[in-house]
Amino acid sequence: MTIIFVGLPGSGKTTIGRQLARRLGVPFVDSDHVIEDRLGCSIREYFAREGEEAFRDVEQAVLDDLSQHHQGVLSTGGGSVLREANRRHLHDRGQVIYLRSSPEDVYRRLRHDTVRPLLQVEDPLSRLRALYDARDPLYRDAAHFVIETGRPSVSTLVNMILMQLELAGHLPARTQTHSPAAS
Ligand SMILES: Nc1ncnc2c1ncn2[C@@H]1O[C@H](COP(=O)(O)OP(=O)(O)O)[C@@H](O)[C@H]1O
Ligand SMILES: O=C(O)C1=C[C@@H](OP(=O)(O)O)[C@@H](O)[C@H](O)C1
Ligand SMILES: [Mg+2]
Repeated sequence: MTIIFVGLPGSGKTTIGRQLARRLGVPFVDSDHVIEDRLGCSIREYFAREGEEAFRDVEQAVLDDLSQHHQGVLSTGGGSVLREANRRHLHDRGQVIYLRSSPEDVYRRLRHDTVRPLLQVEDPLSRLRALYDARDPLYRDAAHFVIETGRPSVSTLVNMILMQLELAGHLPARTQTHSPAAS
């Protein structure tokens, strides 16, 4: 079983993925963390030095590897769906959940962010709107489920996702979910 999160930067992939893995008692991995380990530097530094295409090549190799070998929860970076091969690999190898967030919600969460290279621009909200328009169809193409984020808290969203997966028969019957207080 591999549950994979896709969505805009700031949609909550890393935060929700980690909590869902904890509730399910399964391993969690974030492809951006694996990429940074492999590069030996931050994604921001690598973007600045080598450019976006070089980053996408590393990202594609890491996603190919993790989508085949990781069992548990996999959170991806916001651009994971840009390449057709990535969308196909993610869709065919896991249950893909698109965390849909509006550009405005994401802007509210990330307005003080200094880590995400694509948002280090004069007008990050316009950039997020453009990213949303270009990527929303790609996230939907890769996904099996769409979860609306926005008002609900992270723990509410995790509960909604557990219910969706259970209803769709993607949680083993014996899976014991741990309550947040107990984990
Ligand atoms: N549903 C939510 N409600 C409030 N804050 C959230 C929610 N989801 C994520 N956040 C916050 O938004 C920020 C970005 O979340 P993160 O998990 O890093 O997003 P992503 O990995 O998709 O870029 C974090 O500070 C996180 O705590
Ligand atoms: O949207 C993007 O293209 C990117 C999103 C980032 O991940 P998050 O979505 O976790 O911020 C990271 O992979 C890189 O900065 C590129
Ligand atoms: Mg992330």
